[in-house]
Amino acid sequence: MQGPRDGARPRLILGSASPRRRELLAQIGVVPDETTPPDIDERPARGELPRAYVGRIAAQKAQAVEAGPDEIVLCADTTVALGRRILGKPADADEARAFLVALSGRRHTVLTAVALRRGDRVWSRIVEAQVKLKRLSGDEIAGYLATGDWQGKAGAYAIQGPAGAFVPWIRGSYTAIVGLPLAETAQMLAAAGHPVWRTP
Ligand SMILES: Cc1cn([C@H]2C[C@H](O)[C@@H](COP(=O)(O)OP(=O)(O)OP(=O)(O)O)O2)c(=O)[nH]c1=O
Repeated sequence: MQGPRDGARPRLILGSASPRRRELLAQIGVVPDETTPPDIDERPARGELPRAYVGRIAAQKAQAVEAGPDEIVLCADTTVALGRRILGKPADADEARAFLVALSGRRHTVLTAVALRRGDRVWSRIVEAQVKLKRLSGDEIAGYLATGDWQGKAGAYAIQGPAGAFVPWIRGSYTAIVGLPLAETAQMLAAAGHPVWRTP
């Protein structure tokens, strides 16, 4: 039987500057027709909680990317939540050090919100994962900061890089931690008319 999507798929615009998101999509065979990074103010509002924050930012990114009425825009936002505290991308090495000290030896939550827009229709999901960082020594933190790998990463670490050596335990979606939860994203793309799987 032929599915309704056996014709042409709508154009897909990846609204992201993140090479990780592009690579994760490529992992499931999805290659965007265009990449347009959104430009929005990512500062949390006063007292804003992490879940509300990531959901709002992903939605704003999806609205900020220009697209035709039948094009699909895919955006996401990842943040690290330590209790009610939002740890975004560190501004500099000092802030990165402070984040790593706060996360050392503790469990925290990584939240990735995905927002998909096609014309006026919007699909959104927030996917969580729990991550434990081992207790970090001063040498480990200094060594990791020297790699520069913390730059541009929520919570000042990236599980897929050298900081993988700091992570003894996770629960939940690994790809949500890296920046784009693939199971949920594939489902959302299918809902919006851009299925990952094509009938052979
Ligand atoms: C916790 C963690 C975060 N990250 C990354 C994913 C995100 O790219 C980044 C959080 O920043 P985001 O603002 O979510 O994304 P971005 O600025 O990189 O890209 P854009 O807004 O254009 O889509 O942190 C990892 O790569 N690995 C990790 O383990």
